[in-house]
Amino acid sequence: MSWSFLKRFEGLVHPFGDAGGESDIRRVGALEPLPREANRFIWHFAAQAKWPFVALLVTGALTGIVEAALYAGVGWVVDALERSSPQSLFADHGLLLLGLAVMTLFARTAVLFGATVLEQQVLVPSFYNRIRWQSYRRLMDQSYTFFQNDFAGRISQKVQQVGEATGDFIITLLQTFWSFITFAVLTVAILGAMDPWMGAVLALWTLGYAWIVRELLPRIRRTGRAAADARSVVAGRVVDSFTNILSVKLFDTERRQDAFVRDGFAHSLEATRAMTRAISAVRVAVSILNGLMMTAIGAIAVLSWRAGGMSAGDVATALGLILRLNQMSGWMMFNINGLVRNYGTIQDAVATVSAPPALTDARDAEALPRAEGRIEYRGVSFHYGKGGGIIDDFSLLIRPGEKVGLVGRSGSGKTTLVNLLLRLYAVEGGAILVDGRDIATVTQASLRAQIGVVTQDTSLLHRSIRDNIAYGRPDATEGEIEAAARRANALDFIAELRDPHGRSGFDAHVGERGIKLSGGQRQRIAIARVLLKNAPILVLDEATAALDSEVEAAINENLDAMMEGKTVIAIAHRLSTIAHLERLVVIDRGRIVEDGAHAELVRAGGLYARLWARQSGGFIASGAAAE
Ligand SMILES: Nc1ncnc2c1ncn2[C@@H]1O[C@H](COP(=O)(O)OP(=O)(O)OP(=O)(O)O)[C@@H](O)[C@H]1O
Repeated sequence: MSWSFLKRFEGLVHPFGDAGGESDIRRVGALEPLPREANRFIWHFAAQAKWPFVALLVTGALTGIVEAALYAGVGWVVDALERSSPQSLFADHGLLLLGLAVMTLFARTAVLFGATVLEQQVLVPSFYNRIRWQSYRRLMDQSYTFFQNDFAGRISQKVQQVGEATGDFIITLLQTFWSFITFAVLTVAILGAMDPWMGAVLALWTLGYAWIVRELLPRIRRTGRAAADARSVVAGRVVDSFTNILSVKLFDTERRQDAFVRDGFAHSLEATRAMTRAISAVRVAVSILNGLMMTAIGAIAVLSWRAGGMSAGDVATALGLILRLNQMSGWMMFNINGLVRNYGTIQDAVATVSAPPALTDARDAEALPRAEGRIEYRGVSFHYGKGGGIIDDFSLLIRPGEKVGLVGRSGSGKTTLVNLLLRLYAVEGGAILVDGRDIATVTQASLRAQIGVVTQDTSLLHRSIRDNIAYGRPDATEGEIEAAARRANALDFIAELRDPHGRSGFDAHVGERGIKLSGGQRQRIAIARVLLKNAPILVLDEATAALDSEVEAAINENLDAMMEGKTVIAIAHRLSTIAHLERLVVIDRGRIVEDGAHAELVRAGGLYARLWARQSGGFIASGAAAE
């Protein structure tokens, strides 16, 4: 029998919740943050698959009813057997027996089938995927700072956890929990009708059960939440060790790193143990409670039979129901454990997944049209959220088409200034204007579309060379991609690339963060990418630092061509690479200390002249490098 017909049910819940496709994702922009409170977070997603969940509620109730009916059926059969002779059984009770057979065979199977398909086909893969995808999408709206302040591994773990925890929570609640409640209510009703004392025992049992849920379960929730958090800390540390493996190896810090990770594992272990202790306490309490309940009901049933109040069939029904109740209630505690643990995981994850992005587009932000390239820093202050320092009241005007070199000691704030222009951080005072428009009033995407950036350490995505070059312009043709690679002097080495899966040339994958390429090769890919993007403003932050002089000389011509007609901000410690630019702005502690052309600054004998002298071997010459 082919089970492929089950596929029909798989598309009932959309696994992403958006139309998808690159253009759609780009157009949507930043999304509303997800609810920060666990209940509202759960509801937010439950509402996205309302009908399957309503159906689950129905199958959950039917499961409970069928369960109870089966035990009632046992009683009817016992009574029928007792009251009939073998010869007259079918004549007397044939219809009843047939009805029970039909119920057992068809109704029960149909309900079970419906519940299973709802859970396994309609909900689990699609719904979980949808939560994870939507959480990931929200996280991608977070600022650069957000990712600098956290571990990538920890965040990714939250995305995985929150999908599973939310899905499991809702399904357990609507299916397992709900069918148990239906069953328990029917049990109380059936037994209460047989003998009020049995009803009273079950009422007491319910109170005891409620007490355990109220008193003992919160401990599982608290400890469960701490355990989930400790687990994601471990994941963060483990991923951090793996991604920084080179530093770890080079500095022989393996032991220390081990200790750091081990400490994370130990902490997680402690947190998990606290949770498992709470679980044991609950299990023992339930076991004692159920023991008391079963003994009492059993005794009442036997005594009542002796007194003629109950038939043998009633006793069979009562014993069957309470045995099942015992079994189910243990299973239920297990599920409530899961339920509260999942709830704790959701509470823990929403703090990350639903955090509102710190840096968002203004509500009425417009797209910045293709820029002329006029850049103005107007009294900009920025201290990375600290009290002061880094950049204070910084003003600089760069005219369209001007090529400016930023010079300054390490840590003087050069990269910070260009990151502010890119709005990776929001200024804390003053404003930055592009073409006279405050960059805080335009969309981040349209701003960044106007700026091509090459940095010293470009990390590439683990995709093909082609995808990496076309990243800034997905609609580029094969010819354009190749031309950009040629101009970046990258064609030769690309032709020789081959990855472990046998893909070569432009199809070769580059390893995580481009780790399988040399620094210079990565930089050439980054240059090709920016050439292809062809943005009117260029930021070159140590753009050729990783290249040897030969390659640098070979692509300099192309770089000059690339700069043609564009506004350029170039940063380089090797002053010879930027000395020829028409304007050099010298920065010290976030302030401009000199501003002029190379020859002028060398003549002035200030900070630039000193830096230049040191690099050119003590010989203060004007113009030598400016050719
Ligand atoms: N994410 C951050 N959080 C807090 N402080 C930071 C952060 N990034 C940089 N800084 C601080 O800001 C100052 C300026 O750093 P920046 O990277 O802008 O300097 P730079 O001039 O580009 O240096 P280099 O030439 O070494 O690249 C430094 O003192 C640095 O410690």
